[in-house]
Amino acid sequence: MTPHNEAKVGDIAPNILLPGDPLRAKFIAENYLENVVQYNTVRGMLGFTGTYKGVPVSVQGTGMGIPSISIYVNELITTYGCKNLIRVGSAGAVHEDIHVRDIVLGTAASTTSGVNKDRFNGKDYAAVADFDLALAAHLAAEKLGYTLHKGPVLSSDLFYDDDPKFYEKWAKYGILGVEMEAAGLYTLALKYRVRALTLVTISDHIVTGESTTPEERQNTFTQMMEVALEALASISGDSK
Ligand SMILES: O=P(O)(O)O[C@H]1O[C@H](CO)[C@@H](O)[C@H]1O
Ligand SMILES: O=c1cc[nH]c(=O)[nH]1
Repeated sequence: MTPHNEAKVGDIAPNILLPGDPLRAKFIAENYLENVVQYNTVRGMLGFTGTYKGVPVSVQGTGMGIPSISIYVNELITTYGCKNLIRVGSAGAVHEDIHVRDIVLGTAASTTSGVNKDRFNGKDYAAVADFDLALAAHLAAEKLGYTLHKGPVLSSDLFYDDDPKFYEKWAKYGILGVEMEAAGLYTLALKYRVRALTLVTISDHIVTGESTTPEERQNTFTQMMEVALEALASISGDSK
């Protein structure tokens, strides 16, 4: 048990999916896992364990932003022994050739957050995805016939930025999408020598204004979920 998770050690699988939205966690558990047990309700941040194609898999909501995901990921790794962690999130697109409902694999995460500035005394830190987990997702997507855009994302602290053009320089420097957690996840995974990856489905387009409904963000994005589950199943039993 931790301050934020009532699971007992052993209740959570080494392979875990991490949506920001706890109701997306419920959707994944109900639609993709077998023999599901709900292990957490603390703060409504639902967590479930079941099996996917016979492989134990958990799915845990993380909330929004780096401070929130950092709490859950710290506890998942250090108390519960999670080894392969895939965030399955939503993001805003900043390039016209990336569209709503496309999937982005975040190879690295820049951030506007102060978290790593604090940690590294104002110096920059390169928060990157795990190569083996990224390769597993790439191969899973190929097998399923789904397209993944691969490149860096921006983990922003602001969902509502005062500057409507804030994304322009990030886009110019190669950022594919804006979300709010990947840099926190990657930093902690690198610290604790476990694997982490972020997959995001584009929920809205920051340039064109195209968007999805809250219901779609909770219950669809199924291609991303399938890629993540297949990647975990293929890498299961193998850890750093
Ligand atoms: O859909 P999730 O996984 O929560 O991800 C995105 O959506 C939230 C903002 O609406 C932030 O958490 C952002 O990263
Ligand atoms: O963090 C997010 C998620 C979706 N869309 C955005 O613009 N930002």
